[in-house]
Amino acid sequence: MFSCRYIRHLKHSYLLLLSGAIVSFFGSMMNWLDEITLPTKLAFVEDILLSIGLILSATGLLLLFRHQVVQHSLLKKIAATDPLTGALNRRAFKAPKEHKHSERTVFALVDVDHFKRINDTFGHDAGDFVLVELAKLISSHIREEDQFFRWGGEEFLLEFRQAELAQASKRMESLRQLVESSHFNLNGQAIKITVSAGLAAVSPGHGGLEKALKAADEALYRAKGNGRNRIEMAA
Ligand SMILES: Nc1nc2c(ncn2[C@@H]2O[C@H](COP(=O)(O)OP(=O)(O)OP(=O)(O)O)[C@@H](O)[C@H]2O)c(=O)[nH]1
Repeated sequence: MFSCRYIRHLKHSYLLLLSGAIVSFFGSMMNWLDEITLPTKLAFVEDILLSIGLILSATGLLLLFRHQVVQHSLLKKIAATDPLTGALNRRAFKAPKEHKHSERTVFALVDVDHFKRINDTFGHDAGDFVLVELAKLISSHIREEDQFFRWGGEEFLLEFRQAELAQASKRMESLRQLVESSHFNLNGQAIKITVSAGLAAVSPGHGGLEKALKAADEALYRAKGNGRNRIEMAA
């Protein structure tokens, strides 16, 4: 629907540009004829035609420019979004200017437990459905300033901003309990899942971000090893 509207608007701007050029052309022709023949009493028509041509062309150019801006921001949004869940993707996390990670940030790597079993039991489409529903559930229960990314496969990254490790772990624990107590209804069938999470705070200094991500990954590994459906914090 958006693309139809976009193409229609694009057509309008090219039409305006074309008609502006045609009207200006006739205005210039009349001007030129005036100069090689005797001046007519229609000199004001030339001026009107030239002015209309200019207005049409300028409007066409403005519309064209506006459409380029809209298209650019749409492409940027598509590039930063995971197509399945609609969550931000890894590219968005890495985008240097648009995504600023402050030093009071805690990362939580969240992974669905035994997700392979969901696929094997209910089918791959059901697995996709669960990922979509889980992304909706988590993103609707985080603060506006926090960020939620699909990190890959059945793994997500939560970024708790302006938070200490203790606060973030409380929030993550609530989310874990929320997932545990929810069920996703697919064609009358209730699918239940649990998640494990590993948390780490970004510490000041060079490489803080990478270190925190690695520590969160190690903590997640421990959460899996310690029985799943639990959260662990970086040592
Ligand atoms: N439906 C679906 N499955 C996916 C997607 N991405 C990854 N998977 C599946 O997720 C499963 C991950 O399996 P494993 O890495 O063994 O992990 P797991 O079964 O969740 O087990 P643990 O993480 O150890 O609790 C694999 O079967 C992948 O095929 C996806 O986008 N959709």
